[in-house]
Amino acid sequence: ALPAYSPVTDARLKNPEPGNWLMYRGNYSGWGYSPLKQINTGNVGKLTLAWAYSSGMTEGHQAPPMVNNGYMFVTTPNNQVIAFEAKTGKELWRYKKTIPDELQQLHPTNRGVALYGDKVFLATTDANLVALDAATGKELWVTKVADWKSGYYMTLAPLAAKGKIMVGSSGGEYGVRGFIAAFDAETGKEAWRTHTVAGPDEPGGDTWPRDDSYKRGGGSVWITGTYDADTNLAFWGVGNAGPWTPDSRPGDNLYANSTIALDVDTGKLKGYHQYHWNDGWDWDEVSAPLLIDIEHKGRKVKSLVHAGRNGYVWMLERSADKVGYVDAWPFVNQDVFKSLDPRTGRPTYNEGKVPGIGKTTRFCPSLWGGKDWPPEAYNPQTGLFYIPANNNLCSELTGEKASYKAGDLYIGVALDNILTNVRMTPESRKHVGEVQAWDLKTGRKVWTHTYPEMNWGPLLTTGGNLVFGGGTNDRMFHAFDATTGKLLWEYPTNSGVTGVPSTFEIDGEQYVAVQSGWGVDAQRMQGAFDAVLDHKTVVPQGGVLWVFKVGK
Ligand SMILES: O=C(O)c1cc(C(=O)O)c2c(n1)C(=O)C(=O)c1cc(C(=O)O)[nH]c1-2
Ligand SMILES: [Ca+2]
Repeated sequence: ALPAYSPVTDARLKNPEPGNWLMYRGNYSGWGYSPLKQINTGNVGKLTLAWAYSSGMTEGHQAPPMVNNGYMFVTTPNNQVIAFEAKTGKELWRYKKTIPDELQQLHPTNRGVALYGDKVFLATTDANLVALDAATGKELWVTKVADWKSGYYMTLAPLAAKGKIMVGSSGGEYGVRGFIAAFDAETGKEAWRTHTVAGPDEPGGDTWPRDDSYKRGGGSVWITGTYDADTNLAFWGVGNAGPWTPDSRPGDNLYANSTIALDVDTGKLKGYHQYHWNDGWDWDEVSAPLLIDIEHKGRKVKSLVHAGRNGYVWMLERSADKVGYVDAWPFVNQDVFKSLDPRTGRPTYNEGKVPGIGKTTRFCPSLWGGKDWPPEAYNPQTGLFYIPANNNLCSELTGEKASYKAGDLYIGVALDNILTNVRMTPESRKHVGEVQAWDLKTGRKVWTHTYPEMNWGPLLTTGGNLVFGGGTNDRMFHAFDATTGKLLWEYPTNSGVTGVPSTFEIDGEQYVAVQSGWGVDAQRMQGAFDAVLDHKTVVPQGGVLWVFKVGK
């Protein structure tokens, strides 16, 4: 039988027990790392099924199974949370928030719950934040975060710290004005809200035209932030500015395509770094940077590391009141940046590579970037930083004038064009998807595993010297040697794996868990590929949660 539910405290979140998976990436630093090593390079080949569960949903299953002392929580598309006894797979409860029928879900997915106290928190596609009782699934409160009728929707797992539940909103393709907001975990009352698009009277406001553009400027936030408890700063990645055509909003457009550092008590902006200015490629830089304290090229750095959708690895430096630039280098073929300012990291752009209204522009990487949302991972034992990348791929976009109507797409590129945007290079016909391992001390790549087509696989790395990840259109879930990149094990699941994997331990046994369920932009990229390559790849739909352990 299950023990009574153990409340998730700040102390536990700061220092998570190895046997549990209490948040989106396992720790506040965003590593996607577990020190567990019972499953290791020696026995991973014997990994077998412990139990599986069919979610009853189609579309993109992306959330990690979160585990707290025997209880497991997972979300699926359509705003559903399911709780299990993690050892047996017995369903404890199921919650589904009903959303209005008229709500078009552009990205019908959910990236997981936050656990805090005795509650479970869900951000919904109708832009509400919901608190549930962890033991029973009972709805405790629902707070409206933003108006879905104006294009706001939420897909991210919330971030919990110091009595607050923090979320951002999607809608970069609907003319929203992005923000991060914090809510009291007990009551659901809003504590603060900080816009990611600077207003006219705010610092950075002069990087937008002197009209209403900032009100529809995008800067959505749809991936969970990371957190430094020492400085009480949360680090968030901010998405693309809108509409996509950059000449419709001349200026740098702060804080789109940036990392911002916010004080968790007040929401005050304490620092930022904009990866690229006046974005025209839909390169949302929403993945929060990983907190890694490391020696880089002979210098000790309290770093923030981010594998950009813009195709560069960025190393920044964090302190209590500043985010500074350290170093950057490309991890995929990138033809847009001509050079980076060695002091600030600010890129200059190649002529002919900047999209605009009435222009057709070809650029690499594609609009999905060198890496879209699937998270990177960092293993402190190997010292390696792992990136799920898409290399060699390019896009061709034709810009047009966008007109704003609340709740409608506001992109400035025709939908047809987006669905057929992919341009294959000779290299991309050989391979696109990669899992890369980088030595952050030197900035050198240590190994690469290649896949024929795309990689949409979030990564998990462990003390057993392993890297796990799916992401391929052949339904496989893979395990690699974390040091060498050798493929050690793979398993054919029901569908394509775009779920964030997690690992945990119960009664002395280690498990690895992941959801399989292809959809959202992995499927759209496949469609764009198929259109160009003149073939049709069928990846079956339907979500299944897979839980593995080493067989006896
Ligand atoms: O600008 C936005 O608000 C926004 C939101 C989302 C989302 O919430 O999933 C995606 C994107 N943009 C996006 O550009 C993108 O490539 C993307 C891929 C996916 C996915 O789930 O596979 N979501 C999103
Ligand atoms: Ca976007």
